[in-house]
Formats: sequence, C-alpha cells, structure tokens
Amino acid sequence: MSATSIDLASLGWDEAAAAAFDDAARQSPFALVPGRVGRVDRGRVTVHSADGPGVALVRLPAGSERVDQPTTGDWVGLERQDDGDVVRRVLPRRSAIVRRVAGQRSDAQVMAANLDQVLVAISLETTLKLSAVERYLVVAWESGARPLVVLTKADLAYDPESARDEVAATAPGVPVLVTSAETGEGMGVVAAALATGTTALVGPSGAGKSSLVNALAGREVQAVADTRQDGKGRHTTTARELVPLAGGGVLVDTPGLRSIGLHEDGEGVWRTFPDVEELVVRCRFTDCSHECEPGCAVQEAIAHGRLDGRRWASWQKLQREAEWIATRADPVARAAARKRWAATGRAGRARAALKHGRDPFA
Ligand SMILES: Nc1nc2c(ncn2[C@@H]2O[C@H](COP(=O)(O)OP(=O)(O)OP(=O)(O)O)[C@@H](O)[C@H]2O)c(=O)[nH]1
Ligand SMILES: [Zn+2]
Repeated sequence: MSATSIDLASLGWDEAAAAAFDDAARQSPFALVPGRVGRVDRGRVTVHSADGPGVALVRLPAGSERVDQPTTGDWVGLERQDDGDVVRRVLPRRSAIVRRVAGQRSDAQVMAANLDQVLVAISLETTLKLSAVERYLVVAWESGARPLVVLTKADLAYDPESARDEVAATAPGVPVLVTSAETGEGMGVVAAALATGTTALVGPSGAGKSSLVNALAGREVQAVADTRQDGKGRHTTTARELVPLAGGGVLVDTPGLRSIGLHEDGEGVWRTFPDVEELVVRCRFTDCSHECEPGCAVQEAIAHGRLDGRRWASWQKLQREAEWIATRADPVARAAARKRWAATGRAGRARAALKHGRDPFA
C-alpha cells in the first residue's frame, strides 16, 4: 500500500460509477478494485485508485476491440498483483469524445470518457473566431456531455462583455463565462460551474488552457514532471490528465483533446445550430438547396437579418464535413445521414424547450 490514500470522490466517483463497478466486479473471475484512468501509453495506463496513482498493464477479456481499450476518464476494474496492477475491465461509458478517422468503423479513437461537461476555452486576446467556437461546440455536443464556453484573457480584451454577447448568440443554450487567469476575474464562477462531475478541456492552442487548469487546481499541475520508476508496482506521477480541482470536480486535459477536430454523424451539428436546423425544415421543398428556390426559409431569414450569413456558411461547412466523415466511416451512416433530416424536428423541439426555460436535451 502506498502512503497516498485518496478519496475516490475527488476523482469523480459517484453512484453511477459505483453501480457499474459492482456489476463488473460480480461478473469478473478476478478480485477487482475501482480506479480511474489518467495517462494512456502503449499497453500501459496510469490508474488513479484509492491507493493513489499507479501504472497498470491492460489485459481485457478476449474479443475486446480498439474502442474498448481504456482511455483517459475511464473507470476500470483493477486487479492487484504482486508484481503490478492489471486492468481487467473497462466499465461502460456514459459519454465520450470520439475521434473517427475516415475509413473503418474500428478506427474510431476514444479520446476521453465519462464526461459531464466539455469546457471550450476561447481567447479574447485576438479577434473572435465564431466558426471555431461552433466547431468545438459540435465536438462537445457529440460527446453526450454539456458544453460550456469560457472566454479567457479578459484583461487583454477591448470589450469583453460585447464579445460575450456575440459568443452567447452563437451558442444557443450554452453558458458563456468571461475570465482572466491574470486578474482572477470570473475564476470563481468557472470553479463553481466545474465543482461537480468531470469536465474535459478543449480549445485552440494558446487559448489559455494551461493557465486555466493551474488556476482551478490551485497549483502548477501542468509544469510538474513525472517521476518514472521501473514500471513495476506503483509510483508517483502527476495527475496531469486527470486533475482534481481545488473547489471540487475533475478536469480532463490531454494533448489529444487539445487538438481535437470534428467527427461523425451530425448530432453535434444540429445541437450547435438549432436555429439553422429549425429553418432548414421549414423550406417549401424538402430537397431545397437553400440557394434560390421559392419558399426557402433560410434565404428569407438571411434577407430579413434573422440569420447571419457567416453562421449559415459555417453550418454548411460543418454539415458537409460531418456527412462526409459519416459516409466514409460507415456505409450504414449513409442511410442515417438521410434519415437525420427526418429527425431535425428534434431541433425545433429543443428550441421550444429553451424558450420555456427547460433543459432542451433532458
Ligand atoms: N494576460 C493574460 N495572459 C494569459 C491569460 N491566460 C493565459 N495567458 C497567457 O497566454 C499564453 C498561452 O497560455 P496557455 O495557458 O499556455 O495556453 P494553452 O491553451 O494551454 O496553450 P497550448 O498549450 O498551446 O494548448 C501564455 O503566455 C499565458 O501566460 C490571462 O488571463 N491573461
Ligand atoms: Zn431552403
């Protein structure tokens, strides 16, 4: 036993995780203890358990596929052995950020799991790129977690409040917070928003993500180096990928997430653009190309200033990408992409729910 005994709750352990673990433990021939995955290396992972962090080998049941392999944020069943720990089970995920590469379905790469929120960090230092915000929101919605936009470096911004309004208009139903790691402005509100559950961190390079992590963790998490040992047994390592926050909650921050792009089925697109999706189903013709057809709700909205041309162009681009990747990844998705249009009614319902102050995606 290591001296660093830690509380699983500080890693995000909750009733759902406990129930999933009990199920897995009952079915497994091995004696398992619960842990949560931080860093992932080839064939070895750092698992945080009640005894602190330790390196473990991965030995999953036969037939496990690539998507079943442990990723940052996964809860696992760990077997203690004299010469080291072994991950025997990866518990079912309740949400995940998945990078789907064009090609085989099995190429899907799970970047982070069991997230409650995805924090999109955007700098106010330079000109706002609303299309980048939208791109990250698509990734966030597709994970199954709730997005949250944090505008950073407010101390360097000319007019942070109007920037906030602009982003809020671009992100229907998404909280938008203004912060400065430099002055501390807004950090309390972010800490409160992250105080329960697990939040993944995404955003462009230089957005101030590391500064945010350190401020929220109350220490220099990202600057502390690993202390590697011989790989046998447990060792002390920094919780760089899985950061318990000073005010509660857990932050997931990995290099892979930092460079995440767009993927798959368009679910995230309609959640990011409920306003556009609502218009698109109102066109007179179901196969409207939204260019010059009579009765095109999109062109009418643009003409009347109810839809921004930039936002429309952004939807078209992301929508095309999503469908392209979907059809590449999976032939079945070709049918699904078409069927999705039938489902866009959901966007209208979500918007109606928002207007009435309800959680649109409950
Ligand atoms: N003035 C000011 N500078 C900040 C603030 N937050 C971050 N910075 C600076 O912005 C630069 C980038 O910040 P990082 O925290 O490294 O950004 P990052 O998103 O982690 O960047 P990557 O590691 O490239 O993904 C650094 O020079 C920080 O000191 C802030 O609130 N105010
Ligand atoms: Zn149209």
